[in-house]
Amino acid sequence: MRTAYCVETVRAAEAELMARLPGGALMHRAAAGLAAACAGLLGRVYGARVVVLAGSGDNGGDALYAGARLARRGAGVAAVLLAPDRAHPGGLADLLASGGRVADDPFEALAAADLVLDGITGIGGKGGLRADAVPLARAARGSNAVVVAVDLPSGTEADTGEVRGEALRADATVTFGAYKPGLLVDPAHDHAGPVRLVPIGLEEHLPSVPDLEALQHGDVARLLPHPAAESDKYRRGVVGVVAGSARYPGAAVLAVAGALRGGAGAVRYVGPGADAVIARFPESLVQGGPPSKAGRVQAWAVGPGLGEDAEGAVRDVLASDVPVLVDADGLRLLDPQTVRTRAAPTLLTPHAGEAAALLGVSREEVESARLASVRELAARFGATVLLKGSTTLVAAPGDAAPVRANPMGTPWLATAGSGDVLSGLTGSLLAAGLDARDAGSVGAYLHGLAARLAAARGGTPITAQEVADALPSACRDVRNIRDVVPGVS
Ligand SMILES: NC(=O)C1=CN([C@@H]2O[C@H](COP(=O)(O)OP(=O)(O)OC[C@H]3O[C@@H](n4cnc5c(N)ncnc54)[C@H](OP(=O)(O)O)[C@@H]3O)[C@@H](O)[C@H]2O)[C@@H](O)CC1
Ligand SMILES: Nc1ncnc2c1ncn2[C@@H]1O[C@H](COP(=O)(O)OP(=O)(O)O)[C@@H](O)[C@H]1O
Ligand SMILES: [K+]
Repeated sequence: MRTAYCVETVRAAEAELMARLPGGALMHRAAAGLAAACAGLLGRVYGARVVVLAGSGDNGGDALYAGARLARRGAGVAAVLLAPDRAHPGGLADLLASGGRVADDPFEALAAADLVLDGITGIGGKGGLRADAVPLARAARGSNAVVVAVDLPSGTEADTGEVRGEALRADATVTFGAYKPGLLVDPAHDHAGPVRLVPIGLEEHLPSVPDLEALQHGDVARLLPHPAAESDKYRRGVVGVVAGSARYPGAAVLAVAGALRGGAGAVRYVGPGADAVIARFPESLVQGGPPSKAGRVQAWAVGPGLGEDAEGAVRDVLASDVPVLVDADGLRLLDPQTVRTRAAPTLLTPHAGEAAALLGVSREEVESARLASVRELAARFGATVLLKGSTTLVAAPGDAAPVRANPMGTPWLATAGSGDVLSGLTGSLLAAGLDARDAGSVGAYLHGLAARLAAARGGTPITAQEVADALPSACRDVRNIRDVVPGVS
């Protein structure tokens, strides 16, 4: 599990650790890791041209000390000081003593740089970049240099991933002691590039429950349902899918395609798309009539492509005593009070536009503040919420469990119908017994991985159906299974 901690928590852990260490020890650890990462990116340090953008806080200090280390290895290092009279004194002195200098012309230095260290602001930054920092950040981005953000890209909000104004766009980020939530959540995540974590000894002073977390392959492999020796299709769980309409029959097929790959023992489709479903997937069970008369299921997925006239079906499903996933049209048709008072778990899966409608705000507000939006929705509906989009987030109601950020997305998923596949898949995981937060985050992970695999295979834009078809490869990938039958030699 990748874990991330808010600034307040990081600062508390830092204070505990600093009390036991000589002054400056943490900054030296951070700078050593940063310089090593830069050396790796440069390949050859000797003769490289490095520019350090240094604000007046400790973030600038880290960057200046790292610049000094690179200067001692033969790099030509020039510092651009945003507040010359308040630059970190120790860091600046070390840089100058190591052969570095203060740039005469910042823009000339940036234009010729091989590598730029962004030490303008770290966890102490507030709001987007200030006016004096903006042209420097733009010049860094406009050069051919590799731009490395120190701790986080300057101008991004460490705790939320929001960017209020302008922020630096980095090619890579080197962060210290712990990931900050913003590094895993767009739009900040998108500004960070690949993130490397440098341990500085903070780990044992951090609480066991993080503020945000992200699954990794091993976590997904552990959470994925696996049939036991005594399993039968009912014990593995039956997922009911209520999707599609005369107008959108494809949504039924795509939701069932996802559901067949989620680990439930059987998929029961209920709705007007039965003929299309059975033609494509003869292994599914299909039924007309209302969901309440369709026979026992262990979870429902309701909503994709339902159209306008399916309020009764949504009400019927929400009246059941099993976990329910509500997506797409189902989100428009649901009664909020019914969701709030359900005894069984509910998982809502809106995209930003649907989330905006549920919250009564604009889509832009949701997209710029994803973390706050998903938490607010979970609190208002007393339900688990999976907010789809560039960073998919899953929040359970209450504060006990950290929000999960999906690290496995790809913009290739922005294709019609891919959300229907996710609904079916995640509903199936619910039916197989995963709790709503696990089902949502495992579903999003496999869905994103399947899309990446499909896109890599084809090298062309992918379709929702190809995402569904790649789900078995995604499951094999997380379980690290090669094409060998266990027990057969
Ligand atoms: N905690 C840890 O465990 C460790 C922390 N370490 C490091 O310390 C960093 C935190 O340092 P920090 O607290 O000194 O704050 P920092 O990020 O340098 O920002 C403050 C400066 O930014 C300025 N400024 C503010 N907003 C701005 C804006 N929008 N646009 C432009 N400027 C803006 C603000 O200006 P002022 O308001 O004072 O005028 C002030 O000068 C942390 O990220 C990590 O790198 C490591 O060394 C080791 C372990
Ligand atoms: N820019 C993006 N980057 C990554 N994933 C995206 C992006 N845009 C959309 N997605 C993903 O694509 C899927 C689209 O689902 P949805 O919005 O319900 O579309 P549809 O209704 O067409 O199926 C979701 O899994 C969402 O997270
Ligand atoms: K920075």
